[in-house]
Amino acid sequence: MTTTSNSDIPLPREFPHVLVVQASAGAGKTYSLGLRFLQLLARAGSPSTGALGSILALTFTVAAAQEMKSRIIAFLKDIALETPAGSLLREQSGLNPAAAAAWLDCILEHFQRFQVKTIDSLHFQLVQALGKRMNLCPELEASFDQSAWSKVVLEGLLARTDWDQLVISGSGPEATDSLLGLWDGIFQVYLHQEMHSGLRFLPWLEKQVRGVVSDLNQLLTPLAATSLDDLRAAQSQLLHCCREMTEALERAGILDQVSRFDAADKLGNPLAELDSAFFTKTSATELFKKKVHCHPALPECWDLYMGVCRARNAYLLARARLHAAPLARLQLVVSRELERLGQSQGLLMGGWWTRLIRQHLDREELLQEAAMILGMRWRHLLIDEFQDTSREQWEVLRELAVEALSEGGSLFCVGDVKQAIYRWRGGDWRLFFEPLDPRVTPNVPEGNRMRTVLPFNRRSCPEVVAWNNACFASLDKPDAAMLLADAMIPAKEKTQARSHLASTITELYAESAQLPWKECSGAIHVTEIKAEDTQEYKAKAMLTLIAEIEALHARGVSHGDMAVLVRTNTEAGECAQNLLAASIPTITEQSLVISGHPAVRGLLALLTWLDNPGDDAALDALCRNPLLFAEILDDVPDMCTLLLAAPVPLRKDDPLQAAGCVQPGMREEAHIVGGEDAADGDAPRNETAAPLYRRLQEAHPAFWAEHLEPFWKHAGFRGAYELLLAAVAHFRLRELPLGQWAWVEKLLESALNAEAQGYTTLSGFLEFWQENGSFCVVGLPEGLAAVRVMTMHKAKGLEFPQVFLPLLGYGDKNRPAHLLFQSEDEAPYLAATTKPRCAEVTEFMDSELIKTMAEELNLLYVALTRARAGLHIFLADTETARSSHAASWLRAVMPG
Ligand SMILES: Nc1ncnc2c1ncn2[C@@H]1O[C@H](COP(=O)(O)OP(=O)(O)OP(=O)(O)O)[C@@H](O)[C@H]1O
Repeated sequence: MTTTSNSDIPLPREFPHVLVVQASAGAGKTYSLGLRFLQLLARAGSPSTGALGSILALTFTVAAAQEMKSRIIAFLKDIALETPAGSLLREQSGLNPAAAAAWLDCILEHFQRFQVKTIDSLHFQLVQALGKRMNLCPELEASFDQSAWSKVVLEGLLARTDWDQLVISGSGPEATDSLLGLWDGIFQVYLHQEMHSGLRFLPWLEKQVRGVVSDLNQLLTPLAATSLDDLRAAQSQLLHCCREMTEALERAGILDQVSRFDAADKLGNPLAELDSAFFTKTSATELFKKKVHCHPALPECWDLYMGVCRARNAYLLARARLHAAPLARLQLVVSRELERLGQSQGLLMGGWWTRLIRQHLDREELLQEAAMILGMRWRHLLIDEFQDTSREQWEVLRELAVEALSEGGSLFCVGDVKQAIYRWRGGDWRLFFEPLDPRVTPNVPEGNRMRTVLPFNRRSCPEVVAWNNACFASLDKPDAAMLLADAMIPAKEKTQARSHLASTITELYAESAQLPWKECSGAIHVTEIKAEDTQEYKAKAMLTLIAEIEALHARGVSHGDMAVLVRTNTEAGECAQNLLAASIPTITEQSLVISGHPAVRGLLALLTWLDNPGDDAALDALCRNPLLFAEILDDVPDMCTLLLAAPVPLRKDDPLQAAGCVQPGMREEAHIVGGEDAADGDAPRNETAAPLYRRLQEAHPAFWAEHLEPFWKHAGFRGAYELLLAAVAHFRLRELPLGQWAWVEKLLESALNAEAQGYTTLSGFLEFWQENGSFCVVGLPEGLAAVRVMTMHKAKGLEFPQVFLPLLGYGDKNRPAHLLFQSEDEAPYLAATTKPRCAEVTEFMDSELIKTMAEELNLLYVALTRARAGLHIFLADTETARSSHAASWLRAVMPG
C-alpha cells in the first residue's frame, strides 16, 4: 500500500486500483468525489451510456445524493461554459469544454444511467431485481418509518393472537410457544424493567420492537434459546459451591475469620446477597483477616472462593439471559412477521434489504445476476462518508467492489473517521481501511492500493483551523488523549474503560492537523456563563445567544449566514422559539415540515371545515388565521364571542339544506348540547344546536358571503386541489414572499399527488394528509435570510460563515435495557442489564460506553468544524456543570 499527501486527487494510471482518501473536516472530500467522477468520464473518452452506467457513486443520505448529482452537473457546466471555476476543474479532471458539454447531454438524456445514489437505494434496487429468487412479492414498497413499522408488526401479531386461550397463560409448553405466551413473557419483562415509571405498556412495547428490529439487521443466525432450567442449574451450582466453601472454612476453623463479613450468612444464603461486596474480593489477603494469612488451609479456601465467584457470575449471566428471553422470542416472531410482510405484501422495512441480500450472498454470482437484470455493469465504485458505512452494508459493497476490480475497475472511498457519528445505524469506522487489506481486495496489485491524506482545510479561515488544530491535533499522543478520557469518564472505578477510550482517541485523531488554505480572517469567541443549575444556564445561554446574534447582525452579518447547532431536536425547537420570540428570523428542520406553516394550517382548516361543517374547531382556526385574513384582521368576527354565545337551535328549514348546499360527500353533524354530563335534571337535554358556521352566518352575513360562501357553495363538487387553488386566489397567497410561497406550493403538489394516487374526494385527501402530512417538507429555500437552528448530526457535511454552540451541557446517553452478545464461537444471545451484573454484561457495557464516548467526541468535532469564519462557544462555569459533558470535554482540550 502507498500513502501520499495531496492537495488534489490524481487519477492513478494503473487499473485495477483502490484509493482511500482520508481527510479532516473541510479538506474537500466531497469535492474530490465529484472531481473523481469527472476524471473517470474523461478517461472513458467519448460519451456513452455504457461508460456512464459503469460508474456508481454512493452516499449516505438522500440529501447528500441529490447534492452530489447537482454538484457533478454544476462541475460539467462550469467546464463547458469555461467559467473561472471551470478552468481549474478542467485542469484537475482532464475534461475539455466540448467533452464536458457532450457528457452533460448524455447525462440529461439518460438520467437513469447517472448512478449517484444512497447505499440503501442501491441495496433496495438489488433486492427488487432478485425479488423472485428471494420469494418476495413482485411489487415492493419500502419504508424507513420505524415507528410505523413497529405498529404494523405489532398490529399483525396482536390480530393473530388467540386470546381465547387466555386461561392457559403462563402454564405448559403451549403457552410459551403461542403468541399469548409471548405477550405474557414480555409483560413480565416490562414489569421488571419499568416498575418505577408507571404503566405505559404499549409505547414501551413499540420501543422493544424497534430495538429488536435494529438488532435483527445485524443477525443472520437465530438467537440462542435460554430457559428456566438453565437458571435452575446455575442456581444449584452456586449453592453447591457455597456449601463446599462453608464446609472447608468450618473444617479449618476459620469461618469467622473473613474480614468485615459474616461468611456463614453470605454463603448460607447467596441468592439474597448477590450484590454484596463479599463476592468481589481480588486476593486471599483481602478476603481474610490478617491473623489467618498464614493458615495452611488458605490456598484451598481461596480456590473454593474463586469457584463461588465463578458460579455467582454464571448465575447472574443466566438470570440476565432469562430476563431477556421473551425479547429474544419477540425477535424471532418479529423476524418471521417481517419475512411474511415482504413475501405476501411486498412491504420492506428500511435496511431489511441489506439483510436479505446477505442471507443469499452465498449463492453463486448473486450480485452479478442482479446487475445483469438491472442492465448495469458497475466498474468503478465511489463511496462517500465511508466511515459511516455499516459492516452489513460493506459486506454487500465489498462483493460489488471485488467484482468491479476483477474486471479492471476501481474502488474510491472518502471519509474521516473523526466524523463517524452513525453507530446507532450500524456505522463502523473500524472498517475504514479494510479496502486496503490484500485479503479483502485480493485481485489488486500491492502498489495499486493507495491511501491519500488531503492536508489543507479549504473551508475555514486560518484562525478557526488553528483553534481546531490546537484542540484535536495533539490527541494522537497518549498523554493528551488520557487527559481527555479522564474528563469524559470520570468514574473512579472505570480505569480500564478510560485507558481504552484514550487509545481509541489516539487512533481516531491521528493525522488530524490541517494547513489553512483560505486567506480570510475569522475568530473564536468563548463565553463563560455562570449559573446555579442547568435550567438557569439554559435561560442565560438563550439571552446571550440572542444578544450575540443581534450584535453580529448590527455589524452587517446576514441572519442567513448564522447557524445554531445543538444536540437534540427538542433543543433545536426550544432555541428556535427563543429566537423567534426575540423577532430574529429563524428556520429549523421542523419549520420545513409544511403542516406547521400558518398559511398551510389555514388552508387545511378550510378543507377540514368544508368536509365537516360541524367542525367548529376547524372553522375557528380558519377565521383566526393571521395569514389568510392578514389584510382584514380588524374585520374578522370575534370567534370567542360567537363560541360562547347561547346555542342557536338547528332549524329544520336550514336554508343551506333547503338550497341543497349540503353536497354529497359533506358531513353535516348536528351539535349535541348537554348530553350525559348535563347538569340540569334527570334526563339529558339532548338539545340540538346549530354549529358555529350558522351563528357566524347569521351574525356576520357580509363576512360569510365574501369569504366563506364561495367555497361552501362548491365544496361538494370540487376536489381538494381545485378548492386549494380557489383559496390561494381568494386569499392572494401568491403574493406571499418567495420563501413563504414554497410551503403553499408544496401543499398544492401534495393534493395533486393524492389525486394521482386515487384520493379524489375532499375526505379522501384529508385522510391522505392525516397519514402523510407530517412527512411533507420543503427544501431549504435558497438565500433565505434566517438563522438556521439544527442538530449537530444534521449539520454534518454543511458549512456556515458563523456558527453558535450554545448548549454543550449534554453528556453520556442512557444505558440500554438489554444487550446483544455476538461472538465467533457461540450462538448470539440477549442479556438484560439490570443490577447486579455479571462480568460479561459489565464488560460489554464498558465497551459500549467507550464507543459512545468516542462518538460523542466526534460529534463535537463535527460541530466545531462547520464554521467558515466565526465560531461562538458558550461554556457553563465549572462549578455548575455536570461531571461529564461536552463542555467539560472541550475544556480538557481547548487552548488557553
Ligand atoms: N480542490 C478544491 N478547490 C476548490 N475548492 C474546494 C476544493 N476542495 C474543496 N473545496 C471547497 O472547500 C469546502 C469544503 O469542501 P468539502 O465540503 O468537499 O469538504 P469535506 O472534506 O467533504 O468536509 P466535511 O468532512 O466537513 O464534510 C467547500 O466549500 C468546497 O467547495
